[in-house]
Amino acid sequence: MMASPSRSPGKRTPEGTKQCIDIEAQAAIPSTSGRHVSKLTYDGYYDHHKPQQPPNSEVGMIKGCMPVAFKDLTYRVRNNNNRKENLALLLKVSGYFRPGELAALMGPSGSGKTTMLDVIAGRKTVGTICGRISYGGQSPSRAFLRRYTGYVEQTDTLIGNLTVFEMLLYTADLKLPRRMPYKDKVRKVSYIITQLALTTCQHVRIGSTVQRGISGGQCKRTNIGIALVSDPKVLFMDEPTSGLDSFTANEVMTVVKKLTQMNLTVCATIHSPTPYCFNQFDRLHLLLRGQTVYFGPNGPEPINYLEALFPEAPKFSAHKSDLHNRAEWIVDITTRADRMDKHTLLAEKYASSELKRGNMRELEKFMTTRVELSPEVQKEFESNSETSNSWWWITWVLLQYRMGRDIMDTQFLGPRIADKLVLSLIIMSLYFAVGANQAPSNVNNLTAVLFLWTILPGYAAASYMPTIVLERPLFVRERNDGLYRPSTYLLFKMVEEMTIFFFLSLVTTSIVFAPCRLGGSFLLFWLVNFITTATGIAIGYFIAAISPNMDMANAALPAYVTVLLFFVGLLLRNQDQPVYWRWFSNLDFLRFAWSAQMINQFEGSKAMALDFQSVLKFYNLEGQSKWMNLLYESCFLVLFLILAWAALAFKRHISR
Ligand SMILES: Nc1ncnc2c1ncn2[C@@H]1O[C@H](COP(=O)(O)OP(=O)(O)OP(=O)(O)O)[C@@H](O)[C@H]1O
Repeated sequence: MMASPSRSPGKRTPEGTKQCIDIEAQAAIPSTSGRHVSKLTYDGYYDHHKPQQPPNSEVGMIKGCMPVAFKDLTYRVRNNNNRKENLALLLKVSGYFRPGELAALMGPSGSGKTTMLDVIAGRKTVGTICGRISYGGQSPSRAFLRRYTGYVEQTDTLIGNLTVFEMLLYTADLKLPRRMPYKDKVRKVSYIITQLALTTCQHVRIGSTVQRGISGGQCKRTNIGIALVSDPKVLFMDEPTSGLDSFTANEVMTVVKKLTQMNLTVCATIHSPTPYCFNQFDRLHLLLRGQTVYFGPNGPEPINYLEALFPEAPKFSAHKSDLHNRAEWIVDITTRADRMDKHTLLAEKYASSELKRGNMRELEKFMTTRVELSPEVQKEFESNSETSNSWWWITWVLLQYRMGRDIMDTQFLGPRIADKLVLSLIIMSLYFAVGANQAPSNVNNLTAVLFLWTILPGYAAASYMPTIVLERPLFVRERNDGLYRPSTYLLFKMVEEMTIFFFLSLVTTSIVFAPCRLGGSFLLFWLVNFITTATGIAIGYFIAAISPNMDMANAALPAYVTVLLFFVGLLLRNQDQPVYWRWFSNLDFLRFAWSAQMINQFEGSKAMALDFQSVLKFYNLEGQSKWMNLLYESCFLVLFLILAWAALAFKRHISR
């Protein structure tokens, strides 16, 4: 049976994944809660013997259990090296993850571990998925997967200027229903912090590569905490210990193991675990070139199974006394088999084994029995909403936490404020009282100062691009987690930048307008500057969102703005431009900005000695309205906001 989660079979999803999945209903699984509790001891990090209870059932971390089963999963994707060919990265993979168990996806590098995790977690954005996936007895919607599964990425995606506590509370505010009382969210976050042993660093800033904050292990545990905030039923982790030293890796796995005591279903990909880390896993799914070569309990079983398959290979027992650990031996032996092109043989051996037959009987039970779910969870199965909360609440939360911190951060404010202040001071001193001089020879200076003042926001837009490029992994993760939509993210970014610029522009336009003795309406002078900057920011966001990296964005923006300068009407008057180029000046928002400033400056000058109207006539601006020019310019703001939104929503630089 093939169907897509809450979508028509074979239909292309907005993310571009042509799916033929049946994420299907399945069985009430006997809980294995507490099964491993007494086994756990790890240098006194935690008392594992008594699983800590949630503060109360309302804010508790785990309310139910959610077994996950998958049958004959095949995942095909277009080959990057030969676009005409489709590659099967997973081939008829079957298995299950039980609540209260820690399952490992293991295999040599490139065997398809992350692919399998992504397919089951519903995080694939390209390719075709066939087979059946079942979550607790029902076919989950995307909304369900976002709300009730947690996914801990391999790389940490945190907000450096928030503390650990703030980072978790920020996620809780975005992801948990708005109606949930604030104090309950705080209690939930405090509970998670205790569970993850983050109490000592909860009020420490997370930091960045430039400004050191919490340690790598604490970052990893904060990431796990983020995944836990929404009461996930299932937790997926992609190499949770990669990049950590063995002590920190053990510390992280201790925490992860503890989560299974609360009936959470946990599945992690692992590469080279320490013996301690590997021993924490209850179940092992061994992959080789996208095929299952072993699925069963962890412990002596996989060793015995592989030793029986390769009687000629060095026995694991022979290594007991040296540093060889079980995981290493398993990966060693499967990698060797792979190098000898025995992967198909290994997969066939497993496919015809008694072990597989037993697994399939168990799997069928998972596939056919339905788990009782609360009405709230049930509703999520049917919903297709991308986020848990409304856009205005999400924008408010983003502003509260992120803008609240950004405006206190000199590294954030510096590039936004310093250049504009310095340039306005230079312009003021250079063109001081220029407007008071009515000599015809001064017209050039006046048009020049207005031109300069108009084009600067175009170049200044460069300082707004890095945030989009550098924040991309965070944006992708938070969007995948269902924290916000691209439109809400864009709204937050614009409100944040424009709020800062609102106050800044009042200062900078005041520095220039009065001292330079410019004429016309100050309101229009300021408004044009404000709208031009807003349009520049929207263009910056658009270019940043379509550029794969900062280098591309840095090259594209100045090139585009420079082209716009040619068509403003000062360097080459509009009426003097070649006919075949004239259309372009209608697409140049800086032309309308400069026209508005020119009309504002010269239109009321009839009484003056110099006939300034002739200046407007000279530049083909006679009879035009400054407000209409401002309106035309504003249309470009709307256009570039739509383009920036489309680029954020649809341009995927990180496909998976
Ligand atoms: N579009 C594609 N075209 C060609 N090969 C691809 C494509 N997408 C993924 N692959 C390959 O599929 C394999 C499986 O990738 P995956 O990331 O799942 O492996 P993995 O087992 O998690 O590896 P690692 O342990 O190194 O992270 C890799 O060899 C990868 O290069």
